[in-house]
Amino acid sequence: MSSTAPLIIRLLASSVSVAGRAGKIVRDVMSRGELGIVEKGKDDYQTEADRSAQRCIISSLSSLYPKVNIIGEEGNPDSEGEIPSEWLQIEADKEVMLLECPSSLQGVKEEDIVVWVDPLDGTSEYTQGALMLKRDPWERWKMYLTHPLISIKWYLSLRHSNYGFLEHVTVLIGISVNEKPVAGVIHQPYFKTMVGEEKQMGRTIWGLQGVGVGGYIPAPPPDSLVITTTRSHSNPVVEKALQVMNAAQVLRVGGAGYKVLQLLEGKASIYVFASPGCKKWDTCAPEAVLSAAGGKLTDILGDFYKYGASVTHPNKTGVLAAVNDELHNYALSRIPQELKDKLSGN
Ligand SMILES: Nc1ncnc2c1ncn2[C@@H]1O[C@H](COP(=O)(O)O)[C@@H](O)[C@H]1OP(=O)(O)O
Ligand SMILES: [Mg+2]
Ligand SMILES: [Mg+2]
Ligand SMILES: [Mg+2]
Repeated sequence: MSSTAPLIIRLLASSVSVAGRAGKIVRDVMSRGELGIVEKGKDDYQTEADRSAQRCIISSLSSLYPKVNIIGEEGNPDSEGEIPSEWLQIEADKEVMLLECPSSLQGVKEEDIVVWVDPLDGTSEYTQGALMLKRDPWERWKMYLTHPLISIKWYLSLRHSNYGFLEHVTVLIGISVNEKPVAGVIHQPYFKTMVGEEKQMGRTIWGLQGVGVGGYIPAPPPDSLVITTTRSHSNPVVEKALQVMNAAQVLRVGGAGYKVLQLLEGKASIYVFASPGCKKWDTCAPEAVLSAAGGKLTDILGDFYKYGASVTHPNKTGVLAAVNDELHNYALSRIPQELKDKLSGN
């Protein structure tokens, strides 16, 4: 790796590369079929893929950037000993290495940076996707019986002919400087593309403040108002915030990363989630990529979250994101004061 490139460029290039490696781990755990689901709290689960992908990302990045503060969703993997050597990713993405660093980020030092890692965003969708991949009905039933996330009603309506919700799964690495997300990576392990005759799995989207975005084809927002929101963490307040938007369509999908991808690709124009469920690792990378593409991500009061090392992790006042300022202002103006008060605890 060229040591002459500015730190932010090197760190982003390493993050692009390690996110792809983590995505392979996510697919490998699924192929083996032993998800090792652990319940962390209400509606809050962790699998072997979340744990292993995080160890791969944090070990790799901290071996290259020892003074950068890296915070991951799944706690501190150092306590779990050495990682397999093939998980250590030290190569940086060659194309990202060629980017020109904006002057405002040229002098950034390791000590100024906090990296927020969500090794697997959309864990609900990942575990439900696992069930869909089981083609043998007896195997599927056995897995269902040990599956804490799925109701019998949902199970009976299951269609197992495609990847289902697995496309909603992303690996998120967000880079913040002085509390602000300045660069980010959204890797989608189950995105399929055909390269000639061959199927290729996974794609990596990146964004850098003052430079732009890469890894996907940007598209303008839809003509009518399409909102994207949660499919697995709804409640009456979340629903109220959707009703007031007057949308032509509401898409219910998993993961903060995937919802921001829908904004970037012109499938939706606003992302609304009036609930405290998301945390800093869910929004740091998506905010960085979205703002590099001209969009905006805040809480539902319209305030930016801060991403310094000492902030509290929950995004208590929800998420409101849009493809541009105009749509963000519109969405903000529709949220009733009563709902804002409820989330902010007034
Ligand atoms: N109540 C919650 N408990 C735990 N995580 C949540 C909750 N609500 C949202 N999240 C996190 O935010 C992401 C986006 O939420 P949603 O899909 O409901 O819109 C989820 O995939 C999950 O991240 P993760 O899957 O990494 O644990
Ligand atoms: Mg989680
Ligand atoms: Mg998440
Ligand atoms: Mg996660």
